[in-house]
Amino acid sequence: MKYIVKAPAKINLSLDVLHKRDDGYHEVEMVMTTVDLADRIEITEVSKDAVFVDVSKGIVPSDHQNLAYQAAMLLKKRFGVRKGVHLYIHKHIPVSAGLAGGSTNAAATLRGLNKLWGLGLSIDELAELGSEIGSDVPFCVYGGTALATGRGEKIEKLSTPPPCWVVLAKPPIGVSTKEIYGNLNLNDIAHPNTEAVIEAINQGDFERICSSLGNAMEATTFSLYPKVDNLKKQMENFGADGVLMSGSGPTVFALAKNESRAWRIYNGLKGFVDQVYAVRLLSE
Ligand SMILES: C[C@@](CO)(OP(=O)(O)O)[C@H](O)COP(=O)(O)OP(=O)(O)OC[C@H]1O[C@@H](n2ccc(N)nc2=O)[C@H](O)[C@@H]1O
Ligand SMILES: Nc1ncnc2c1ncn2[C@@H]1O[C@H](COP(=O)(O)OP(=O)(O)O)[C@@H](O)[C@H]1O
Repeated sequence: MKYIVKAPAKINLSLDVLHKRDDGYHEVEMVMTTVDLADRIEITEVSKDAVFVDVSKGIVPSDHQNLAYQAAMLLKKRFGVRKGVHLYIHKHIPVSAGLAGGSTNAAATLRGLNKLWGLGLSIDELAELGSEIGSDVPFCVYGGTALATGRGEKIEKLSTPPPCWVVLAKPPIGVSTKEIYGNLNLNDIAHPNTEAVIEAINQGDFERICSSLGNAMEATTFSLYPKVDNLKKQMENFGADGVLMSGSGPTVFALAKNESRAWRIYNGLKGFVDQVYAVRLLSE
């Protein structure tokens, strides 16, 4: 038996960091949405009682560090599954990019194996399990558009934003999420207006979504990696309706209502960065 599951990337339309908690994590408030830039995971049953992972891109670990491997092992151990599986990850999402590539692989593996192994777990139960793997995994289990609070694992679904194009550009650097959280200056942080983003989504007001975009991590990533700041300025100059860094970076995304504008931004950026994608928001 073989399953193919789709694992889409996320972007943060708003990302606020409120304070550092006693457990070392930061309390956040984020509006997240999925985009149609996705990895594909081929899940194949094997006779040996073990989990095997292969990835189409060499830079991603294929051992116990792989979040999809961790997801499969979590299900096996928690539910006493004595079956084996091979996961082949076709990687399309840039790595260490602020797009939750690893988290979405873990989420897709949870969803896929729930079906393959007939575990009968609800989406809420899968999200709860996912929070043991990483803060962004629960959102990736649900997909769509949501408000994420706590350390990112508490999810409230939001309505679907108006359709638009998303042009993503990743400069040739990898940014560690831990490094950016660790370097935040919490006494001097530019808090975004998350409430305005949620209201704009509820009203289907694309212009207001664009004017309310905000990410409290931008200043820290920009000061450590000025290239990301330059990239954002370039994208603004190419005529995007709204531009923001996703997560801890370094990917910057531009929103564009119409297709011709999206391709104009895409073509302009292609001269400067290799990894550029023009995709749609995914409504689920
Ligand atoms: C910043 C965000 C925004 O969506 O995304 P990325 O830039 O990674 O895509 C997330 O908060 C990333 O979530 P995720 O990548 O799942 O983080 P985890 O694996 O849980 O944690 C990695 C490390 O980041 C720090 N961390 C993470 C989440 C959080 N709310 N506070 C933290 O301080 C901790 O130091 C932790 O050890
Ligand atoms: N399935 C996976 N896909 C991508 N990265 C993975 C995966 N499993 C583990 N990782 C590791 O997770 C780290 C963060 O990668 P990624 O999830 O792409 O970052 P981000 O959350 O910033 O988008 C990298 O060091 C990578 O090696």
